[in-house]
Amino acid sequence: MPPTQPALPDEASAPGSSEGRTVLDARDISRALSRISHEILERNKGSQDLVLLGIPSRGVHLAQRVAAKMSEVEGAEVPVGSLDITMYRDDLRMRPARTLSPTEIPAGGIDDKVVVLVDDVLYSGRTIRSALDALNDIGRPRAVQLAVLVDRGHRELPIRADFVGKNLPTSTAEKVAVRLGEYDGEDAVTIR
Ligand SMILES: O=P(O)(O)OC[C@H]1O[C@H](OP(=O)(O)OP(=O)(O)O)[C@H](O)[C@@H]1O
Ligand SMILES: O=c1cc[nH]c(=O)[nH]1
Repeated sequence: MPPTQPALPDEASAPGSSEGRTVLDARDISRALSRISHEILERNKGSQDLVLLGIPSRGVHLAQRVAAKMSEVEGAEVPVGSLDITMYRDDLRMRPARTLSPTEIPAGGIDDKVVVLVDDVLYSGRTIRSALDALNDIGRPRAVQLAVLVDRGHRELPIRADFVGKNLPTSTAEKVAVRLGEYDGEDAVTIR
């Protein structure tokens, strides 16, 4: 792991605000999701047997956007659902009170499918570890891949993303916030 460092000056595309500096705006996010969609299709030679599962909350909206872009390219619907990882977290004992989100697995399930997990930020990797445990209770995919809008580094587990919208060098003191129109009223990635 390289030494931590603050985001590079040219990462900032807007002045700071109470939400922090904007590092991706709506068009950047759209372009990154388009690229990820194409990369997923290229890696998997099309959309057959693909299932996209977003991790609530924002990962679900990102998965829906990626699925829509893939459907435009392929001319076929790509199944998309959501995977709640709450009860699989490794810090449940420390913070037992949690709000659950729905897990919705598309018709056809995940057995023998290629499941692409979709999340907004990849940081320690603990959310994705939880997601792998959650999947294990649902079925046995042929393969599991990971797409994230932002990889900010600082992994604590041997987990990496297959598809990354933006690698964002950060210090551990910083916080990356992804905002999406469906959930937050606007699209932006900020760092503060
Ligand atoms: O790699 P990790 O260290 O697990 O961090 C990444 C996770 O952190 C955030 O979720 P958070 O638990 O903050 O909840 P949120 O989705 O409601 O923001 C983010 O949405 C990722 O799911
Ligand atoms: O900076 C961070 C770290 C974890 N999860 C986030 O959404 N942002």
